[in-house]
Amino acid sequence: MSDIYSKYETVIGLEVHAQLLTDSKLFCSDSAAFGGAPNTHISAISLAHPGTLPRMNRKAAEYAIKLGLACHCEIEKDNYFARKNYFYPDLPKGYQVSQHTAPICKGGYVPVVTDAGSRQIQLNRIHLEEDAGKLLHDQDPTNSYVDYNRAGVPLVEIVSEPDMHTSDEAYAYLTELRRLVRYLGVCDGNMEEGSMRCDANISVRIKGTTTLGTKVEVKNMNSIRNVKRAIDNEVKRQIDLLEAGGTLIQETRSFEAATGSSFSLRSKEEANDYRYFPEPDLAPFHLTDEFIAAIRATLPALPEELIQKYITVYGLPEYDARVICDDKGTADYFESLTAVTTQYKAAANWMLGPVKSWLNEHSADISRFPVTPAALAALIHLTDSGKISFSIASSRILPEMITATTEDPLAIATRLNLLQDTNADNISPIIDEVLAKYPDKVAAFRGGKKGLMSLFVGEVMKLSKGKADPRLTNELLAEKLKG
Ligand SMILES: Nc1ncnc2c1ncn2[C@@H]1O[C@H](COP(=O)(O)OP(=O)(O)OP(=O)(O)O)[C@@H](O)[C@H]1O
Ligand SMILES: [Mg+2]
Ligand SMILES: [Mg+2]
Repeated sequence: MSDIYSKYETVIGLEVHAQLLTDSKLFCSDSAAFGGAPNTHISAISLAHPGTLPRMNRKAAEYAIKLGLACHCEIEKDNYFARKNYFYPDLPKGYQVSQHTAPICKGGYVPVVTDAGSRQIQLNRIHLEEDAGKLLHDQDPTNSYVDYNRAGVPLVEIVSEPDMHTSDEAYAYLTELRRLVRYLGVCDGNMEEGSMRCDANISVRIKGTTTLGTKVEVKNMNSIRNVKRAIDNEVKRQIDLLEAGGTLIQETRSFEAATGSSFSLRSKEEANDYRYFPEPDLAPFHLTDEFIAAIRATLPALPEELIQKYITVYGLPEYDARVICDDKGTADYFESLTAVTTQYKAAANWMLGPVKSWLNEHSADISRFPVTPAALAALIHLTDSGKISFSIASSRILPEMITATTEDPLAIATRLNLLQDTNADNISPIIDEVLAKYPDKVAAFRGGKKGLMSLFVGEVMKLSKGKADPRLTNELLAEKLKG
């Protein structure tokens, strides 16, 4: 980066909208499911026809609290909703029911890990609100259509403090947030389908100064990678403009994935005055300590806690622990696996090696892996006892277990005649054959090149088709090479 860019510090605050995985909408029993034929998940309440009354979805509040507790927020006990008034055709009511001054979760943080180290990104709040409908502009050359299925689907808006300073941090923050909502089961975290959406607020300031610069809000990124691209592009645009003597205006811009750049949607002067006021049709709701404690009791182990456990209690390398905890399914599988084997490192090797390869090959997630944790543990024990080698276990036995899921690994190894040979009378002639094949290497070994041992072992393995017991092979080889 040339000097002009390194003079500046980037400041980023993210607003993330996450659709909650409730069956019904936030204020009525219409289905909250994604998709469906247009305007089939609607009723007079979704559309706010006169005389209808909204009713609060308790599950949505539970989910918001779950996320808040996982993010170390303070939970607001006295909650009420507010109307955010604006006119747009995707909004059937002419207002959005949201929480304005009293968000259900306050403060808190999300842990992130980047190449620069570990940090806690501070949150401002998490509040509940309802989603708007969807405008469809691509169905007809002259008309736009509106689908209200999404109108009223519960959302949480997770608002960070302006606490991130690189696009890498923003990337790590979104990745962690997505992992958290998936661990908690409160949102599917799918940015491509729009069930998790992110607006990025970006400003720059001269390094060492503390006042915030003018912020620009960038919208319409449909992946975490595109949020990072949008930030990189916007930071450059702002610095270039300032360096050319220009002045930034507070505005909202739209990101274009095809070019990686953005265009202005509206400036602050055109910003809406939302005329917030308390929603008169919904009673304020009070949360008791018992209710919050009961939700806390349902929290699963969170990824960072599991990672720490795997490193400190199981002695795994951090890399292994992180890969295993990338998604909850894999972590759950590993939890079940380590409940039946204490061979933690071997278990991790199996997860990162053969299991992951199978999942990649089949573009599947772990829920489709046909071998149960108990069966995999049996295979690990069989390998550990020296009855079969890891290479035989992964290349021959595991595929059998995948297709014939009920046969136990020892039975498969016996049936296929793959049990490791621990009989010196069988291994000895193979060793003699190998040593006879490499007289020069034998001489070199005896002359001090001890590293050649692995070559001899490898050759014995090859000739025995992987069945020679490695410990015995090493012993016999050492004996014969003494000369
Ligand atoms: N100068 C700044 N530079 C970067 N980010 C900022 C700056 N000032 C505020 N932010 C961030 O902008 C975001 C503002 O979000 P918030 O939801 O509070 O307001 P909003 O965008 O006006 O509301 P909404 O879009 O929901 O109607 C926060 O994430 C905050 O941290
Ligand atoms: Mg906002
Ligand atoms: Mg905003």
